[in-house]
Amino acid sequence: MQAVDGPSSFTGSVAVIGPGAIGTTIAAALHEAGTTPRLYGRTAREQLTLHRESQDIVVPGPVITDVSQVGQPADLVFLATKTTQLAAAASWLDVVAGPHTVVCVLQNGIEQQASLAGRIHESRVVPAVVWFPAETQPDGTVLLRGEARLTLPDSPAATTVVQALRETWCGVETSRDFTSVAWRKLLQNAVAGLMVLTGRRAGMYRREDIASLALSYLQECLSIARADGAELDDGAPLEILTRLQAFPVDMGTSILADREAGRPLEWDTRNGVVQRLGRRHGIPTPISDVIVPLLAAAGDGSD
Ligand SMILES: NC(=O)C1=CN([C@@H]2O[C@H](COP(=O)(O)OP(=O)(O)OC[C@H]3O[C@@H](n4cnc5c(N)ncnc54)[C@H](OP(=O)(O)O)[C@@H]3O)[C@@H](O)[C@H]2O)C=CC1
Ligand SMILES: CC(C)(CO)C(=O)C(=O)O
Repeated sequence: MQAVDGPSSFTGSVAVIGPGAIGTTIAAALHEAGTTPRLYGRTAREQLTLHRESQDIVVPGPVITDVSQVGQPADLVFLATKTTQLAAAASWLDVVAGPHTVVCVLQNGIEQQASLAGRIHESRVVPAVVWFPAETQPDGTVLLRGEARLTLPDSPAATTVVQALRETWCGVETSRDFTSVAWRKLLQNAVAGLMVLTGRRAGMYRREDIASLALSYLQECLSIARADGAELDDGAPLEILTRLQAFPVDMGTSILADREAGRPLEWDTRNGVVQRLGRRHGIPTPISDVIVPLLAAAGDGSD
């Protein structure tokens, strides 16, 4: 990984599409450093509020909810809707992203560029691994639980994102082996999906039976990751499990927040992808074959 520092040289316009938990965090980081992004979302708000390290950061809005009110395209767009909301959010991209706009996708998964294919050229799409947890509170404000940090691929378009975030408190690093980094995060997200099936939080990984299941599932995911080109060592599953076990017991995950709120789940981008790629590579995925239909059904409703 390459840490990036030095003076900011970004002076363009920035927009956030999907100012939820992650979008609010990035908007707040940019605003505090002097670049207030335009906000495009589904729920109208006058402002966004982020609680970070016992401080409240207020980002002036409004959150615009009508696509016809978009003016000029932005130079840099952060796309932070859920992957399940991408089809609906695409109408924003059509007007907020011009022919030179860089789109940084702040979404979990490994398919960010593919998901925008035909809409934004892949050379202008910057997938980001989002390492930090952020939770929307009942009043719509957002609590950042951890240090904000992103990893981006080492690409020309990523330079724009790095420059825009350089003077903010959101750490950014680039990686020449982004595939491996993204898969490592996917393993973490895939196993976190088990919380949806129990309705419990990170404390459950301290149970021996859950730890054993989690480790077997992580090993299955690792074999698919490697078939897909990721270079992850044999110790990765245990490292990921050990980190989950060290989390505060009440630490959740965004897919659990969606389950608790009865919203559609990102089961396909976080778990289904392992099963799909397993089929493509001819590798059996017996644990995914149980977990994925259960997650899909959980995301389908409660009746
Ligand atoms: N939260 C976390 O800790 C982490 C999340 N991630 C990933 O980041 C991505 C974003 O997650 P998160 O921030 O938690 O999600 P949220 O649900 O908090 O935010 C999504 C935002 O998009 C808005 N939205 C929904 N539909 C549209 C639309 N059609 N047009 C514009 N905006 C829309 C939502 O509006 P409304 O307010 O109306 O719902 C909401 O403000 C996901 O892929 C997630 O997996 C990655 C790491 C950590
Ligand atoms: C919190 C974190 C970083 C790990 O599960 C995440 O990616 C999520 O909640 O979606």
